[in-house]
Amino acid sequence: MLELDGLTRRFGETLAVDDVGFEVPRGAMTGFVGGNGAGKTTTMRMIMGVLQPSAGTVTWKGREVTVADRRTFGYMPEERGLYPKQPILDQLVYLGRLQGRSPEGARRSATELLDRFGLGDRTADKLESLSLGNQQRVQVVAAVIGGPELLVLDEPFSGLDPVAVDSMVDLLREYTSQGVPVLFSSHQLDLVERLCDHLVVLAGGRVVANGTVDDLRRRGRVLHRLVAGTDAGWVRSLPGVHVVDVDGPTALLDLDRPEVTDLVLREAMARGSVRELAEVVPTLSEIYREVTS
Ligand SMILES: Nc1ncnc2c1ncn2[C@@H]1O[C@H](COP(=O)(O)OP(=O)(O)OP(=O)(O)O)[C@@H](O)[C@H]1O
Repeated sequence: MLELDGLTRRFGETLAVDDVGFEVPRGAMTGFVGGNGAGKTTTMRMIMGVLQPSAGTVTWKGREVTVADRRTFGYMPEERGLYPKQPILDQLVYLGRLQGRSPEGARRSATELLDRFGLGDRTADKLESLSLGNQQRVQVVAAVIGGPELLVLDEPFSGLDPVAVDSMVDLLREYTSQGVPVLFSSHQLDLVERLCDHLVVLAGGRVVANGTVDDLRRRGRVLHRLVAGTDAGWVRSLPGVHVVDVDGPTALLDLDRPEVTDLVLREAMARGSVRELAEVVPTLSEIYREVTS
C-alpha cells in the first residue's frame, strides 16, 4: 500500500499541494480527480520523487519510500516520457532493462503488449509517426514494461478512443487483480465512476473527498422520484417533503427522513395509482460538483 501523509508543495507563493493525505490500497484502482490546477500532477510527481515535497511523507509498504522502491513503480508522466524520434520497440526494451528486465524478457513483454494494443506491426516505427492515441498506448506500455509493483498514471485515458479505453481498462484490471495498487488521474468522471474502487477528490491543493465511490454517493444528497398517476402538485403540502421539481405526474423530492417515503406512498395511493417511487442516487459528477464548489 502507498500512503501519503501531510504532503505539501509550494512554488514560491503558490501552495500547489496542501497537507494531502490518502492511501492507495493494494489491488484497487484509485481515481484521482480535481479541476485544472488542483494539484494532481504535483502530487504524483512527489510520489515518484521527480519533485521534492516542501513537507510530508510518502510511505510504501509501511516505510518511507526509497529510490530503489521507486524503480519498481510504473509511471506515466503528464509530459509523457518517450523520445518521439526513436523506434518504439527499442525504447521499450531499453526502459524494461533499466527496470531490471533481461533483454529477451523486455523484448517479449514489449512485443506482447504492443500486439495487444494493435501496434504489433509498428514496433520499428518512430513514436512520432503514430497518431496521438497510439502514442498514448505506447506510453502506457512504457509504464508497465518493468512489471511494476505500483502504477501511477497521469491522465492515461485522455485522447483515447473507446476501444483503446477498453484495452487500457482490461490491462489495468490485470494489474489490480495481481494486487498492484493503481493511482490514475482523470477528468473523465464517467470513466472514473465505472472503473474505480476508490476515489480521491482534490480542490485547491487539498483533499475534499476520499472514499469508495459508494461511500461518497451515500454521503451525497439522495433524492426520491415519484411518478404518480395524475398531477403530483399535492406533494408540496406534505410535511417533511421539500419539492425540488414537479412536472405533471413526476416529482423530484428531498425527504427529511427515510420514514417520509411511507407518507408519500400512502398519500399517492390514496389519490390514485403510483407508477414509481424510487431513490435517485447522485452521480459522481453531481457529488464532484458538490464537494468542489
Ligand atoms: N513547476 C511549477 N512551478 C510553479 N508552479 C507550478 C509548477 N507546477 C505546478 N505549479 C502550480 O501548482 C498548481 C497545481 O498544478 P498541477 O499541475 O499539480 O495541477 P493538476 O491538478 O495536475 O492540473 P491539470 O488537471 O490542469 O493537469 C497550479 O497552480 C500550477 O500552476
